[in-house]
Amino acid sequence: MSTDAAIEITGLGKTYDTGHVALSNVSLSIRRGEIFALLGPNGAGKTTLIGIVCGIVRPSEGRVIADGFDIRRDYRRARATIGLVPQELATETFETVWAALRFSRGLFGKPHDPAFLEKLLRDLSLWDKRDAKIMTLSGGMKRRVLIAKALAHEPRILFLDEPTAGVDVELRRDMWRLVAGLRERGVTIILTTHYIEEAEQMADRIGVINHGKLLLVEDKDTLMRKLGRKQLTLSLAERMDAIPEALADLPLELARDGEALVYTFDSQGERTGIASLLRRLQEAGIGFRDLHTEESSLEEIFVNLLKAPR
Ligand SMILES: Nc1ncnc2c1ncn2[C@@H]1O[C@H](COP(=O)(O)OP(=O)(O)OP(=O)(O)O)[C@@H](O)[C@H]1O
Repeated sequence: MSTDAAIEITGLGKTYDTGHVALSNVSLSIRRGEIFALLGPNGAGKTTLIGIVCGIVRPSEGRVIADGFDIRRDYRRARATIGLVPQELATETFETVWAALRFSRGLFGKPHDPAFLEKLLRDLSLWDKRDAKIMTLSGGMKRRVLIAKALAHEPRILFLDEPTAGVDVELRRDMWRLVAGLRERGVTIILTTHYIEEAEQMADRIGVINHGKLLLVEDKDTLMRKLGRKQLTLSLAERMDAIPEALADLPLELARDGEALVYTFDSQGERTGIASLLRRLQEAGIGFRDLHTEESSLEEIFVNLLKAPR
């Protein structure tokens, strides 16, 4: 095992009792201190994967090492390094916020540390609610409690399962601030999402999962560059019914009912071909009123990947 891996997953598979194969031969190495986004549509297997790493779901095959500890053979030590912010809210409890945090911390054998818990609660704007019973809190506040609970034992690895689904803007902002702070302290963060925007903004690396298979793992920037295409849209001075023969060899498409020409080019290519495109348009007597370029987003990349045959 490489020493810089926070989590090393090898040949992981999960077949539920129903016979449903939720994960199939997943191998993945999460680097220490990175923010890794696991991107996939509903039912892709993200929660199952997290469940296995956190000891909630039993794998059918494969191995997981968390912070150097095998999650099956050395479960308690492995689990103590991990914080999990789950998707589901199991927070209908009479406990106070403070007691819940204290308990979560103690559960992993960490000594009580009021100063640390106070800081955590303040960071999550929960300090005023410390003596409130969790069940009396609003949905957003309960969500904050879940995050605080996950962090109460100072884990070195944090899982966020769909962290911003149904979350208001303020909490999202607080959460990303917190995540940035954790990352600065060297905490490894793994988040699952089907919001591409989230992965695009936050992650260092992205893994795409679908039908229980890991389709790719790539540095975010490399992924965007490798698969990214740019498009140049030219608004035509005069409507066009078809692309003239003289330009048939170019990657051009007619758009907006013949009022625009769209030229697709490789954004990482040394030569975009735009200069020669413009020259040839001029030679063909085609005028345009306006032009703009657009970079394909991770969203399009993602959609195209999922369209690929299984
Ligand atoms: N306990 C279970 N028994 C049988 N099938 C299950 C069980 N838990 C999950 N599944 C199935 O396994 C597949 C993967 O589910 P999982 O929750 O891991 O997906 P996900 O990527 O987290 O999706 P979502 O974004 O909707 O949470 C789904 O088809 C789901 O129906």
